[in-house]
Amino acid sequence: MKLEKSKALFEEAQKYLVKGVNSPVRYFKPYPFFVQKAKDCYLFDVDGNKYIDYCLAYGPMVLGHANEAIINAVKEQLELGTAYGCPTEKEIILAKEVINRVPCAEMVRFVNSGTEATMSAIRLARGVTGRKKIIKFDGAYHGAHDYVLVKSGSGALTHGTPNSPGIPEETTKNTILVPFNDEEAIEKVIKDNKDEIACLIVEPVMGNVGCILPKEGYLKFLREITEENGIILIFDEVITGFRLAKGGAQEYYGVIPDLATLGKILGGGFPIGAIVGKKEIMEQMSPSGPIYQAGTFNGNPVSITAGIETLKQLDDKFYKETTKTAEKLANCLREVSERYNIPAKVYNIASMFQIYFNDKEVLNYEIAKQSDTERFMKYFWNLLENGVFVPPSQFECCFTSIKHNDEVVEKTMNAIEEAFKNLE
Ligand SMILES: Cc1ncc(COP(=O)(O)O)c(C=O)c1O
Ligand SMILES: N[C@H](C=O)CCC(=O)O
Repeated sequence: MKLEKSKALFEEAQKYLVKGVNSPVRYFKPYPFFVQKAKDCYLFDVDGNKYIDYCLAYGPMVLGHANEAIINAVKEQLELGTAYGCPTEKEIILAKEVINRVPCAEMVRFVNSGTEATMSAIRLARGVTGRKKIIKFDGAYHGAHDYVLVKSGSGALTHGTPNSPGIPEETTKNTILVPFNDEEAIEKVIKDNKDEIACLIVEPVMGNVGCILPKEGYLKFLREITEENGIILIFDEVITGFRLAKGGAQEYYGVIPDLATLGKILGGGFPIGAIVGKKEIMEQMSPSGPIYQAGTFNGNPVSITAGIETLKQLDDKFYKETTKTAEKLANCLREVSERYNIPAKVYNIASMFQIYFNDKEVLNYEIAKQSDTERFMKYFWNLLENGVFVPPSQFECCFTSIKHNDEVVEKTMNAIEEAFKNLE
């Protein structure tokens, strides 16, 4: 395939930007294509190639790229100013929308990214409980801050640095790691650290080590054991929020955490994050309480505007259609991998799906890591050559949007067939 201009831009970019990119997941060998524009479910690169996009900027673009209502609302907002350092009515509108949808949300603090949201939620939990330790799952990714970059998923795992150097062991010695979907491991950790654990943070569906679903009853178990032990339960819904259902994974699974973190979809393609939760906990945050949280761009009017326009469009049809599309593609992957006799496991839920080149059921990070990552990258390139872009890692997740219609799905299924023809 023709990627000459991308290659030249990558060579140029490397002189000024670390490995030519601004987030590690965007780099893949030998070099990534450079994007010129995006519309609906398509990405267009500088070399004139058009791709059906299942990366969707790692999740936010569920309405497709350049959604007209969002663009129009944002244009209007741009004329009115882009940052005030003062409160606005739109923040109330979006907060109310979030509270109406997300079961645990009684109050909201808007921030600028998922990373900031989880960092602040953990600080809040520590401040409220007066305890230091936190529980995190192996392979979970909660952003790029120091408390959680241990046995981390996403780009950290893809690039072979799940434990980042530069983080003092004093910082992470209070981060206790446990395997996902394992009740006994949690019971043991809580017993061994009685009255010392501030919070347990979990991605209800693990979307940064592929797509790992919780076993039936597992999230309910986490709710019960944390409640019994005075541990704050944080659902990191940066991926699952507004995706699994209007109220996210907590609505889908009927398990209500104390706090949740949101991002991605909430900003409609603009930077955002949010911490939401029970009033009595949230009010411990500054300035009503002593636990400090702040940001020049918190509640930025442009992101807030895009968020309001996005949530308006997430109706029942949206959930039905995006789920149906992910299901169709997952079934296609199951059928094709079986027909070509390639060991694989495929998982899907709502608008998320992923194939693992692995013959075992993928229940946790250790099993996910045993997947054939070389074969995954062959599959990735074969798809790309056939006009389909999925995230370039076994340890990311694919997403569907409302713009992936039947015709697009048909084209994707043909590309999958072609990709498997040349996969050993
Ligand atoms: C579950 C989860 N939490 C937190 C983050 C961090 O969000 P951000 O990249 O917006 O900082 C991400 C993604 O990056 C995520 O997938
Ligand atoms: N997997 C990450 C988020 O979900 C990818 C985003 C990034 O790190 O750039």
